[in-house]
Amino acid sequence: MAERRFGIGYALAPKKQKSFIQESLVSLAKSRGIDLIKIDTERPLVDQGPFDCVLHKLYGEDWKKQLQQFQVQNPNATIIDSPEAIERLHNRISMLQVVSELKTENQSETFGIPKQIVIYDKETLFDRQAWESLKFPVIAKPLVADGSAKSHKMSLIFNHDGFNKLKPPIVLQEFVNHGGVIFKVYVVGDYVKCVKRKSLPDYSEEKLKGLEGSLSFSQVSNLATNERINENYYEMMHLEDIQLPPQSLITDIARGLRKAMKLNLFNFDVIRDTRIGNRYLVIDINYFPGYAKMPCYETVLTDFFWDIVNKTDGEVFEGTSEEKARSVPCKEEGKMESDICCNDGEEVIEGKPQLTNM
Ligand SMILES: Nc1ncnc2c1ncn2[C@@H]1O[C@H](COP(=O)(O)OP(=O)(O)OP(=O)(O)O)[C@@H](O)[C@H]1O
Ligand SMILES: O=P(O)(O)O[C@H]1[C@H](OP(=O)(O)O)[C@@H](OP(=O)(O)O)[C@@H](O)[C@@H](O)[C@@H]1OP(=O)(O)O
Ligand SMILES: [Mg+2]
Ligand SMILES: [Mg+2]
Repeated sequence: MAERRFGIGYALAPKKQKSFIQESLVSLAKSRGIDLIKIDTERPLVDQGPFDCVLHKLYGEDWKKQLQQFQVQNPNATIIDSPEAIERLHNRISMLQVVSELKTENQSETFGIPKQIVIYDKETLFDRQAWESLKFPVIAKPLVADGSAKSHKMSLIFNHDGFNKLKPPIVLQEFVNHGGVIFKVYVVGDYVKCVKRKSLPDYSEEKLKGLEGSLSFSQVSNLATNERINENYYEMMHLEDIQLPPQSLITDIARGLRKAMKLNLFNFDVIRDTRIGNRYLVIDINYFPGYAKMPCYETVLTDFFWDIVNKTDGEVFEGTSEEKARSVPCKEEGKMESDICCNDGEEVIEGKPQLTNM
């Protein structure tokens, strides 16, 4: 009998398609009976297929309707992930609200989110009462996180003069000193991987005194090596010497988030508060992040696809309480690597932050 093959349709923006749909992923999936098929976004989704699964990161009401129609006509197909569930991540307040609602049994460390407020208009921005509970410096982030370049444009604000150029709606979030390193936690179904990336430097009280207004920056951890500031700071920092957060804490948060958000493909950024040491803060959650930067992404994603099309995990979207830790061969690191591997996470990108005066 001929081998049963499965089709996974993908609908991704050109940039995402280029980074994610690599030949190495396509061929590994193919060898396991899974064909990755590009969805033509110029044509109705319902006219395409058959697909056992649709993988997507597109925005807009029309796309949402198309997915709904497709699901009605193909009730056995799986849509990764539900557009309604993804939408929570398009707003930086609802995005982090879910973290505040999480409960874990971990005793020795605590986690949460930085203190933040949302400002919808200019009047409120200049109303001292609105933000006086926040301590400088603060980061101003666009409220909307819709994948546009604009939604990644942030400012570090050192005093109230720095508010002048801000354009609400924005979230004002306290900047927390964290030793210049962030932990990016990639989630793919029940798989969790934590890696280190360079982040913004700490600000001492002393340093703050000499600063005026604000500094703007964008996509700190994605910058190329030739984009850099404060050379000494980054030359002095050795990511390999920095300890990862405890694996149990990271997996608890990852699984809690997955279950609460009903999402399978996301990552979240975590910082360690240097004042407290065992306090961790989640500062950002992204849908369908840059998985190709994650070690062994082909194997991890192919395993995930296989589980979905074979429906090995009845609760693949909502998470299970007893998720299994499997082992996958990791070609990049030339060794077997545990699926739930947070202790050996390492820097995978040589990004260096760039700050520009506003
Ligand atoms: N509250 C905070 N305290 C300290 N540093 C922060 C804080 N919030 C953000 N940062 C720094 O700013 C960077 C960008 O912030 P954030 O991750 O929210 O933006 P983003 O554009 O959504 O990023 P991504 O590219 O991961 O989607 C973080 O990676 C971190 O270096
Ligand atoms: O490719 P996309 O446009 O989806 O960009 C995403 C980017 O992945 P990339 O590395 O493939 O650029 C992600 O990087 P990592 O967190 O993994 O470092 C992260 O910055 C997301 O926030 C971006 O999604 P957006 O917020 O813009 O929707
Ligand atoms: Mg981020
Ligand atoms: Mg983000």
